[in-house]
Amino acid sequence: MADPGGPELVRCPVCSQELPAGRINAHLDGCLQRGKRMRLSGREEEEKESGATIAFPLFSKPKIEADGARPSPPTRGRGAEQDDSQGLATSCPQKSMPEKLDGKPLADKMRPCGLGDYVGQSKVLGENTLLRTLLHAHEIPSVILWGPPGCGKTTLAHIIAKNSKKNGTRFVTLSATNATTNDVREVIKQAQNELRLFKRKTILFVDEIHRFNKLQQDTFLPHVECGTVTLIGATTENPSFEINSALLSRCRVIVLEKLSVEAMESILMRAIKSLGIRVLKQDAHSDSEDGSSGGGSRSEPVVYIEEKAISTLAHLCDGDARIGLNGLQLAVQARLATGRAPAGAKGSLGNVIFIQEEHVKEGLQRSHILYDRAGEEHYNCISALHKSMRGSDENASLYWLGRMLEGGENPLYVARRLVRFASEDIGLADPLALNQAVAAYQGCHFIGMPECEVLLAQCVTYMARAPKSIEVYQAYSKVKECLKNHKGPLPPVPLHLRNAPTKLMKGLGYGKGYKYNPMYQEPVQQDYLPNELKGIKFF
Ligand SMILES: Nc1ncnc2c1ncn2[C@@H]1O[C@H](COP(=O)(O)OP(=O)(O)OP(=O)(O)O)[C@@H](O)[C@H]1O
Ligand SMILES: [Zn+2]
Repeated sequence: MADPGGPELVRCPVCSQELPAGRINAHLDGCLQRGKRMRLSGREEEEKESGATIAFPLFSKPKIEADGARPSPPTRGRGAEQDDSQGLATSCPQKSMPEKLDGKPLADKMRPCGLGDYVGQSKVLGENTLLRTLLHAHEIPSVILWGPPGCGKTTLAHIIAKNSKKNGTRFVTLSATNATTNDVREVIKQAQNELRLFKRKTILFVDEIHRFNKLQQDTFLPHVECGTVTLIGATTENPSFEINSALLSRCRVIVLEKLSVEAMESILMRAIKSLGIRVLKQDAHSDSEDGSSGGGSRSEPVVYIEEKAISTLAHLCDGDARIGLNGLQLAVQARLATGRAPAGAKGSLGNVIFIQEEHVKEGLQRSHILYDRAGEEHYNCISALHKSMRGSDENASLYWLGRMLEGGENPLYVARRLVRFASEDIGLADPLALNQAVAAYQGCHFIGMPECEVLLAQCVTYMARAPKSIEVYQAYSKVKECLKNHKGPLPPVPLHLRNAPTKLMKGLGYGKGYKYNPMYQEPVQQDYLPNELKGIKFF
């Protein structure tokens, strides 16, 4: 967000004092506390996207707009760090590199403000796509953004909101992980007031919308329908399973894809440039010509990053830009702390720092156990977990669970596997295992990470300790085999086993000769399989 001219002055909506944009939020907090104004629980401020409001002047919070007789003045972020984001996105030569890396995570500072810097997702945002057309027309329908972590859902929501600035639209953020039904009601109430009194529309961004329960989803349903709020929901889970169908039918689902390696490289390059890091080409041992403006003052180190390191990072972060950018940040910070090259190394001065592939890997490992959620590792680890439980090794089972969860695996993915395991490997040896697994799945669904980790740990331990039986699993496999190998048309259902709800069917002999078991004292002699299969055994 380039800011032409001097510091922007904004008016406090509470006391009408004019202040530099950077200070408005700190001021407002004090001002509002004194006045005890209508204030949402403040939860949205703690949500994962703590920097959500940073680079976007229009992202005023509901508490601010509660006062506004006019469209709220632009408000900026909440902390001193917000200046970083402003500076960083436009490259900030007067700041030293450690200063640029300080404060908020690099991923937040690099959040694109406009479509220009938004990388990838061309299927939904390319020329002539619906979303692009609507953006041009400043007409935003309610949408659900569905995509893997770190692919740009939140960012896109912000861009959409920014785009609606022209109509003075408000943008309110809730995170379904911690917002209550009351928070939702509050937002709706304010939206209704704004619409009635000032003709201002409200965009409500709900992060992780699949975490909202039915009641919460129902709360905003009618208001989405009548247009009081435009809903932008973000979810990593398949909306058809996780979102109430009435709500789903009122929203367009936009599917975002995991970022490609190329897309990741360009996101990383943008960060590298804005940090003033120079790229060291593979072949030539000289810095690239891509215009990075390295270290400012003489005492400041000049930082180089190998091309190879960038591509490794782009490969390892599994399409998650947050992991990629924060991995880069850690690598740079670690090298700044320890990595001054000895004078003369690679023909350089002592004040030069090289970031190589191994440093990047270290950086990633620290922020994120190397774990590829979609590829090899994902399947290897779940398989190791399954086999350890099957082998009743509780230690190993718990270890593999930890590897996955700490690596960022979706807890519901693990929980689904446990449900399957409870039946496939434990079965009737302990039918309660299935209850345990389904309960664990539900629990994970309600509370999400990190709280749900202990549920999974409990369930995994239960599964490992439980007696095992594959009796049912095997029997059912035989049934499938039997059906698959059957030659010719499948035998008809014996007439006596058919239900005869109509006269016609009765006339056709349906149900004829059927012996209703409760009517008999003795065990009933009766065939339940087609004649052709008489005597077949699956158990
Ligand atoms: N398509 C993109 N183009 C440029 N930068 C991106 C893109 N996607 C993500 N980023 C970067 O990654 C950071 C995290 O992205 P964002 O918060 O939008 O992901 P998300 O899909 O909402 O993830 P989550 O599901 O984990 O909340 C952003 O702050 C931004 O710096
Ligand atoms: Zn004030």
